[in-house]
Amino acid sequence: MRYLTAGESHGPQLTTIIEGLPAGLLLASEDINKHLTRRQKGYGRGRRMQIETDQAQIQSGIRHGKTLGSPVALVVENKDWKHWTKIMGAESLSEDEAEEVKRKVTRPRPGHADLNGGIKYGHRDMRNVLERSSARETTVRVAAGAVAQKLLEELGINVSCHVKEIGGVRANTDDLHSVEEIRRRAENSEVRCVDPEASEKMKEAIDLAKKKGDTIGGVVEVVIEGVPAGVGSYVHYDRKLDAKIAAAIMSINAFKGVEFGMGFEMAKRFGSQVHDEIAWSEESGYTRKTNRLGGFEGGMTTGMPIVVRGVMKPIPTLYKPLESVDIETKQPFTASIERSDSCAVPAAAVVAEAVVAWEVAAALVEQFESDRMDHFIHRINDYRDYAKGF
Ligand SMILES: Cc1cc2nc3c(=O)[nH]c(=O)nc-3n(C[C@H](O)[C@H](O)[C@H](O)COP(=O)(O)O)c2cc1C
Ligand SMILES: C=C(O[C@@H]1CC(C(=O)O)=C[C@@H](OP(=O)(O)O)[C@H]1O)C(=O)O
Repeated sequence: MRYLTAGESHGPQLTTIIEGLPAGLLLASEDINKHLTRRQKGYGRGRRMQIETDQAQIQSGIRHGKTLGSPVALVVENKDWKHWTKIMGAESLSEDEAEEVKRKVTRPRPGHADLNGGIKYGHRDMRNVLERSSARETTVRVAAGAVAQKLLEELGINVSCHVKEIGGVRANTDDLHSVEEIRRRAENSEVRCVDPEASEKMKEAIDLAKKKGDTIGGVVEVVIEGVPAGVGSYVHYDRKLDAKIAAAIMSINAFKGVEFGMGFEMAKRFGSQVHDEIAWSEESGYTRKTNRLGGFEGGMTTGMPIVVRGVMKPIPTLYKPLESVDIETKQPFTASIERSDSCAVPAAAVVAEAVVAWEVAAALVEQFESDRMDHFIHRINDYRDYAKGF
């Protein structure tokens, strides 16, 4: 299974094409739109989110509510496009017209793709870089992830996300017991945090950063329950599922680190305090007494919940601007700002959920390959029985 995305931040629309989905998966627009709405929420976002109401239009691959086995194309309109039709138009302009309408960017923003992308592609108008490097693209990644989540649901696999930390405020998650509970509690918080006390403190931290003309980042966690043991592989570097998930998290704009289970804390512990002891019972088959490794050994799932976290750096566009250089004059300047998020960690958690769900669904489709959803479900259930008695 694979997907591509296309679209600029202020262009007419974003598109994703998903290929390799089994036929017969029940899929309605609402299954996708509910996740698009979740991504738009979150304390700390800027004015752009008040303009957009993200909704997926199903363009192909689905008929009467079921996938056909052919490519699924999904489109999300940019409502902001109407303010940018001339600036972002595809037709060529005369030089005079171009000067007038292009909103040329010659001042690269520190922390963005502007300067490196300009150098790489030879774009002296760095709008040609920022339009595609913008996290607006994560809208359709969430759409693709929503389709993956629908497939996982059919297999009894549940995915959730929550915000673990914002601006140094950490959530207490000691009393979390299930994906269901994470979902319920995180959805009730404006910062997608399961700890109500920490939620309030996170909001205060966002307010303070905003007041100072600054931004803050944080840590998000994705938890997936119900994946059988042995998904992924140890035989080759590019078949390790934990590595694919890590790459997917790192591919989200502004993400700078990934950890599984106990994560970087492992560096401080003895092996006896890190590895998870193995147990077996008639009812559950093989389990682990703890889940400190976060559901992976040897690039394969252990059957325990997958627990992965990613760290998001503070948003680079600051109202208290940083210094940069104008590429035309080579003179220093401090950037001027129109609008930006001050914290997008709650939104990014939904993106992380989507990209991890995608990797798990793609690994299952690869391993239990079938063109039909009913056969696919049978194969996985047979495998579950086999693994239990192994
Ligand atoms: C959901 C989301 C919203 C974002 N919103 C903004 C924003 O409003 N302003 C901004 O400067 N960066 C924003 N970013 C971060 C930039 O897109 C990102 O830092 C930039 O593309 C450079 O990529 P890198 O940080 O991965 O190196 C956002 C990221 C995410 C995931
Ligand atoms: C549009 C989204 O996020 C955008 C991501 C983004 C960036 O630089 O990454 C910059 C801002 O865009 P704009 O300059 O148009 O306000 C955010 O609003 C979105 O999440 O849907």
